[in-house]
Amino acid sequence: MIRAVRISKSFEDKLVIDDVSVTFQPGEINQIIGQSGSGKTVLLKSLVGLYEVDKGEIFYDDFSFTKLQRNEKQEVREKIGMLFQGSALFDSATVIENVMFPLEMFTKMSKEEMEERANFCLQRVDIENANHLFPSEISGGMQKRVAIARAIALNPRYLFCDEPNSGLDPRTATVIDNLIKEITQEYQMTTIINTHDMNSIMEIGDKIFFINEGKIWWEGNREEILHADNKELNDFVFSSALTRAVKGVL
Ligand SMILES: Nc1ncnc2c1ncn2[C@@H]1O[C@H](COP(=O)(O)OP(=O)(O)OP(=O)(O)O)[C@@H](O)[C@H]1O
Repeated sequence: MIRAVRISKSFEDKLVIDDVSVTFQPGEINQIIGQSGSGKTVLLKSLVGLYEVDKGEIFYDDFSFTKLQRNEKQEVREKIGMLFQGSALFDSATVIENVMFPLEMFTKMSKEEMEERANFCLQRVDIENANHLFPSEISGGMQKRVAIARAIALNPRYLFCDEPNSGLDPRTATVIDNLIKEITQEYQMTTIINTHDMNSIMEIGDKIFFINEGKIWWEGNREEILHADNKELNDFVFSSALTRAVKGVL
């Protein structure tokens, strides 16, 4: 579980996160949605400690992350898997080297142990016979899977994803979404995803948080989102022809 209690974050005099309290439960898909510039990435980065909040407190399970010393925060970060936009694989490293990278950084495993763990993670995301290829030699969907394999290499308790299926065709995006959901349930991770993708919300969203003007404006599940009585949320959700058409047949 990850819990924020009354956190705020400003850049100079611009208030981006405004007194937000929110709880993300393990084993389910927590999605943060909102317009471009509404503060989703700043919220995610504040939760992992990449930005220090100005006010409020963040808890990981039962301890205060905010009150930890820098080296103690590093220990928590080793339990966090991150999936950044655009995969962020190392172009000059092979598939297996990419997955072994966090193991080299944060464990004392032998080379054989690292290879075994990396192979296990690659098989988990259905990648085989690609260990020695470079990211430029595999498709975008495969790159995402390798990034997921790398994100789970250290067996994380928490998984943060910033637009994990951006740039993918709808079918591949669904495969990636379902993989993240399966892994979340399997390892009972606390998974938080930033997304713009309504299809992803309808496919895997267990708990959805709509952020607007730096506040959690609405929260609910995917059944509720299409019927919510909230103007700003409705303007966001029904901004596309597809979602308006879906609403029309409900
Ligand atoms: N490091 C920073 N310094 C100053 N302002 C920042 C910084 N990071 C973000 N901001 C501002 O905070 C606001 C929210 O940005 P954020 O990146 O969280 O939006 P977002 O909801 O993730 O948008 P998008 O969906 O386009 O990625 C924006 O106005 C942005 O300019």
